[in-house]
Amino acid sequence: MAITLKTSYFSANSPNHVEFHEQSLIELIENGQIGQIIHQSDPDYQKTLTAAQTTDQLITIAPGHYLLPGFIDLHNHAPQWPQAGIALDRPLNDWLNHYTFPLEARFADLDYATAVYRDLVHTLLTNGTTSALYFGSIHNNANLKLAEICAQLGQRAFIGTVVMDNPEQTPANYRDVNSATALSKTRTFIQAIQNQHPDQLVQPVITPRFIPSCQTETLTQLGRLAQETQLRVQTHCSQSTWEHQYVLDRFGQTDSVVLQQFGLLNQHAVLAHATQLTTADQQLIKTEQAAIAHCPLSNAYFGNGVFPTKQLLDQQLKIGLGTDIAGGYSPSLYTNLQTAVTASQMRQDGVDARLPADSRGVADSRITTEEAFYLATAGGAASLAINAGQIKLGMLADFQIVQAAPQFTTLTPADQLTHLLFNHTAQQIKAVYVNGQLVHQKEQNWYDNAQ
Ligand SMILES: Nc1nc2[nH]cnc2c(=O)[nH]1
Repeated sequence: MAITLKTSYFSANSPNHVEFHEQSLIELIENGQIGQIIHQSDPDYQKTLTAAQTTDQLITIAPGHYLLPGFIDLHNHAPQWPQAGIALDRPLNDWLNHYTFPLEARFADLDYATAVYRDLVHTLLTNGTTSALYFGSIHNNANLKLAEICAQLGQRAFIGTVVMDNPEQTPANYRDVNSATALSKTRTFIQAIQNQHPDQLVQPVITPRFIPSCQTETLTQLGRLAQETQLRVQTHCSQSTWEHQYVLDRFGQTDSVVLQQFGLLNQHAVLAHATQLTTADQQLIKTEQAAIAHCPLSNAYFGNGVFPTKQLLDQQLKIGLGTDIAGGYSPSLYTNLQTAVTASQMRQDGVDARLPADSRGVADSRITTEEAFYLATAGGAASLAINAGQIKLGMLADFQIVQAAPQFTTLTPADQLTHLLFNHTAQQIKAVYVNGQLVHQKEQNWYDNAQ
């Protein structure tokens, strides 16, 4: 039987518009979607409330608690969870070779993978992340284990078996043998995910790690596979000075152009970082309707530049937020959306106070709290083309219920949203729903059916 939540909620319909409604009735129907939303001003409000009360299916969210859409992590390397925060002072290629690839190589051990992945998926859910786009490791068995754990714990997940076979950019003990094995491994993985998760809570993603780690033949074959299957693609794109230059030296073109030539830049693609895009790249990404996973924490360490979030949002590119575990140290999209706002302010103001104030930064770069909230919710959903990220009729019922601070009620709704998003820890996330199912609850005092 359908459940009805009685709750106040925030939901971003667009980067500039966040809706706030008090004490609305939100019906969760059996297919995991929002069946109806009745606001207090609706003539049917009292009738719907009484009906929900009499069928005993009403959950009244306790005072001081709010419903938000679940957050969508658009870029996360699951096997890197054990090294979150470690060696971020090293340059990207150094960090990959000396820390990341040796760690990922350990995921040949399924027991190790199981322990790490259980902890990661649980941690993300407790941080309000209801959907995640994951890079796995190169090992299908470990990646299938990640999929199994996401399904068991109830997280919506998009998972790629990582392809990396370029002997010049990958270590001998952690690379795919050649293009043919990389391709057959990817096909096997796709098939296994589709067989094992027919409800599509978990879906496969074609995942060339990034251009430097893939041989040209491999990029060609994965591009063909992407065209053939129309599956999602994820990769890193123009992510640092070194990486951007590497691709220019090897192909004489930028990452975006090269990805497009291989058939890997399309409306199903999610490109991580993209701090080094040229204006022409930005236009190409928009034309091809690819999405960008903005990873503000990670970019602060490896990006060699601040992503122009505001400029690209204004041009209506598809953009969401990624934690980039472990280039970013925090599993929380709260921390990442706070950092997105802070980074955008620094892009606007500039960093070297010895320069004249009006030539230090890039004008009109600051994003608002609403825009950051949009990125973590509806922006991520648009990037993945999923029917989630908003509290709206027909959307998937992926939610988080958060407790506000006591002084909260004296604030305006806009300030309440900022306060909620900027003064937050996982402690305040009391319950999480995916597909209309309760998948995490911290304690039981977030609802109060006595009311
Ligand atoms: N941040 C980050 N960037 C990458 N570029 C290629 N691989 C990686 C990775 O694992 N993390």
